[in-house]
Amino acid sequence: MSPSLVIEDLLKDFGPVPALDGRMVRVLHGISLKAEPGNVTTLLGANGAGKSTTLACAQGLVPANGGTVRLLGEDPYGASPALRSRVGVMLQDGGLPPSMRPIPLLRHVASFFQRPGDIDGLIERLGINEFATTSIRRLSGGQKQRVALAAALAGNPEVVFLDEPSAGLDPQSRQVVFDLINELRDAGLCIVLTTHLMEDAQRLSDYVYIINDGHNIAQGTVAELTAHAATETPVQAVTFNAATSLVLPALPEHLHLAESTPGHYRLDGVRTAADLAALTGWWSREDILPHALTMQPRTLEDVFLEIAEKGNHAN
Ligand SMILES: Nc1ncnc2c1ncn2[C@@H]1O[C@H](COP(=O)(O)OP(=O)(O)OP(=O)(O)O)[C@@H](O)[C@H]1O
Repeated sequence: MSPSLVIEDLLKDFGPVPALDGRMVRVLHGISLKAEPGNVTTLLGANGAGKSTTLACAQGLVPANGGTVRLLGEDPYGASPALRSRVGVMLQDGGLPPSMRPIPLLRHVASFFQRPGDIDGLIERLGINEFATTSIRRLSGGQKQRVALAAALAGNPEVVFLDEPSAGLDPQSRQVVFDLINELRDAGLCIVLTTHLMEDAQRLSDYVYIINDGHNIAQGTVAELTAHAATETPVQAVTFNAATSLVLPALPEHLHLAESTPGHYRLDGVRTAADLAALTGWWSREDILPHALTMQPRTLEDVFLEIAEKGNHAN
């Protein structure tokens, strides 16, 4: 199946910026990505990384300054209404008319489409009945998010862009939104979302692009990104009791042993199978049994922080 969205070497400039003597400022420096139908593709990055700008170009809201964007085979900037009707967009700030009430708004949005989605189903599913008589202006952040998501889906889109879909949601609503996103994916929609929340990215994504300062810095499935050699799996600090002033064996340099209180030891930096082999041999000779030794699978957060740290050292 061909990708619904293909972005290649995307450049985006903003400006002129008065604080920079009227110069333009480049915020996307060659972003490339693909998003397939039946997949959740996530743009993950810190605040200001360029996620929303990438989405704005992908949706055709702003023109690119270089590179190419193809959404369902067309350039989305200035695209035909036919293309727009196949795409749903949930913006970060909602973009909803403040004086309307949620249900008339959703019915109104659905009326623009030839093949609208199941509005009643979405209202029920997203608990919008609970605040049906409140105008958009007075809704809480999480309630607005739910209406914005329903509005994005009102036209039964093939591609849906979700900018920070779980922002402001309580745990229950978050679960409802996650379940809905999973169902839409299973129904074959191409879902492109942005988040700076590692946990959301880890739970939802089929494929993740990590973006930093307008550059692609890593990409892969969650499994690929987190499956670096098991040797990089961090192990939590190991503690054990032993005789005071234990004579330490020659441990690898990156292991740090400290006697925190007399007879109580703490070992940091255990990472590799070889570390464990060195330690267990020593423990066996000294008849030491650690209190606990826990292997932590790498999370996207570990990957992200490592990459960001490497980037900082490189600068
Ligand atoms: N209209 C604009 N004019 C000037 N600079 C802009 C404009 N829009 C965005 N930027 C800048 O572009 C950079 C990327 O912003 P963008 O909103 O794409 O980041 P983001 O990754 O979505 O961040 P967040 O997670 O905070 O939403 C930021 O430095 C931002 O200040």
